[in-house]
Amino acid sequence: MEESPTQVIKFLQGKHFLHKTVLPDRCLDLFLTLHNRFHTQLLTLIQEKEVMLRQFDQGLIPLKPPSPSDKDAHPWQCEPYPINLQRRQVEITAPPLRKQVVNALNAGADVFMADFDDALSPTWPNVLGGHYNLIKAIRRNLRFYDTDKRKEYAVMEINSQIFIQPRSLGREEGHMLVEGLPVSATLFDLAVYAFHNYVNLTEKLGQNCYFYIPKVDTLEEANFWNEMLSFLEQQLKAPANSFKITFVVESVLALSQLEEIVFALKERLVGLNTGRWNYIGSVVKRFRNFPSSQIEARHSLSNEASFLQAFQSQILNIAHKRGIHAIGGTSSFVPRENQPKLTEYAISQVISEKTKEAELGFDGAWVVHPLLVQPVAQCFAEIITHGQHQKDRLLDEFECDTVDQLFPFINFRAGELLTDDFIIDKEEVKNAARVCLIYYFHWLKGTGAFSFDNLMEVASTVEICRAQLWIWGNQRQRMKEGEQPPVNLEQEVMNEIIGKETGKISTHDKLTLLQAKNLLKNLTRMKELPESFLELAYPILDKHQAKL
Ligand SMILES: CC(=O)SCCNC(=O)CCNC(=O)[C@H](O)C(C)(C)COP(=O)(O)OP(=O)(O)OC[C@H]1O[C@@H](n2cnc3c(N)ncnc32)[C@H](O)[C@@H]1OP(=O)(O)O
Ligand SMILES: O=CC(=O)O
Repeated sequence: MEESPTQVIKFLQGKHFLHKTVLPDRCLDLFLTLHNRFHTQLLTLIQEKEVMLRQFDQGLIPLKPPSPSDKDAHPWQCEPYPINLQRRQVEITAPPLRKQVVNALNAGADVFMADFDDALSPTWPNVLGGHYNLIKAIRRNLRFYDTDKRKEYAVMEINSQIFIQPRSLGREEGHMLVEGLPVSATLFDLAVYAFHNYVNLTEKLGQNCYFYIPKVDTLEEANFWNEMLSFLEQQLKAPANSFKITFVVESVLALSQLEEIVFALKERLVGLNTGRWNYIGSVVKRFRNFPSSQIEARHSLSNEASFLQAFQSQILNIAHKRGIHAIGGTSSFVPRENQPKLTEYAISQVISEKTKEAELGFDGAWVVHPLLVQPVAQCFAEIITHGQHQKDRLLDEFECDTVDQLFPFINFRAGELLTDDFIIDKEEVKNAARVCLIYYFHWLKGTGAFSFDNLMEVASTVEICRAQLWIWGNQRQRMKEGEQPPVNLEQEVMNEIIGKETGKISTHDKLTLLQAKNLLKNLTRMKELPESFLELAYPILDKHQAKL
């Protein structure tokens, strides 16, 4: 007799009250089918990628700019795609929390993207709750009353196209175990979302399962996503290639293979997105072995930096050449309800950035707050006066034929940075430490996106700070404070800064603050830079409630 999923699958925290709705047996059956088909292949893929990243970091794999392959002898385009995805001028993103889902769907954006990857702290209630909120919202019966706000929240109509960003390959869902081991978070998100929503999306909303694909480094990973989605379509008896994807370009390596990746995904690809924050993080991580990191600290880095301009233009050109949308990235300036001055400032910053993107030729952009939807819609409407996009535009003047043009701060031939007199300002080190500490504190308490100093903080923005702190500390970066002579940023000095910044955070929850401090200290003093903060952070997130 076959084992039922309830016999094979164990839950670390026992049965949550949302299990019945979110994880009925038929959904777990679908998950197990995917798990059995892909889990081992996924583990191998991740191991191979780790080896490849190590080799790249040792300078054993040469980097190249994205270049059309010989397939271009027969010019090709991505498949035409649904009419309802032609207009994507404003896309609002939010973690799939109850209030955000309602507000995002009611914000008037062309697309709502629910982000399970960078914006959600993956506690078990958050993950189950996130799927539950989407199930209810897509059925147009997500409603509740907020007693503090004295406000009724309800999704009545859906005029936005719905995407989710599942968790990236390599992430585990540690609350659900098969044969005693954590399952893949990607497979979990794909199976649960498609199982519950495919029929309603297609039959009631005229949409389909649409996914944003995050943090892919290699062509092999892109192919793997394609295989998983094809298999899922077969299981649900959905037409082949009807599950559409937008690929977030956010890694140095993916950028260099972007033509090949787009070709591999061409039957289901409907856009490329500029994952600028993760891309900066990837640049910081991948070039860390150069003598010092000359890339400016995250808080001083502007979108005008030439390597970011080159990044944007590559995405725009490749997308448009292949007939798909180019979607601009996220400005992290965030309005504050009830703070008109800050809001005015944030909106003006976002408008200035999005106007430049629209003028360059982008077809739309992400926004991170409902108050940004109308201003950004206007930026694009002023430029795109005919039709819904501007896919016919290319940027001839921004062709990059060499890696020096993509990464102008590195002298690839000599294997060094162009200058080595970069001295980090102590204020930047303090800023980076403060952002990490506050983020880890909130994340450990279950919040994965928040506004701090008028900026949105999510995993991707904070990862830049974390990686830069590691580099500065481990390469004994010279640090200056005012007019004093520079000192080497030794680990002891780093720890002292982390300690002082922790002391400035006022909270009654001393235990979580201590956890956040220790997490940052451990992350910055590891001999090898961890690829993601999750390597140390996820094992300590809400696992103490185990009741197997
Ligand atoms: C680089 C990247 O990875 S970007 C992609 C992932 N990032 C995200 O998804 C982050 C999206 N943004 C957010 O989560 C939020 O804007 C935050 C956390 C940064 C700030 O939110 P808040 O502190 O609640 O802002 P504020 O107090 O101004 O919110 C006002 C109202 O707007 C709502 N709101 C704010 N941002 C969003 C959003 N993105 N989607 C839906 N509703 C939102 C709030 O829920 C609040 O609703 P209410 O008035 O009904 O209570
Ligand atoms: O995921 C988006 C980014 O900017 O990073």
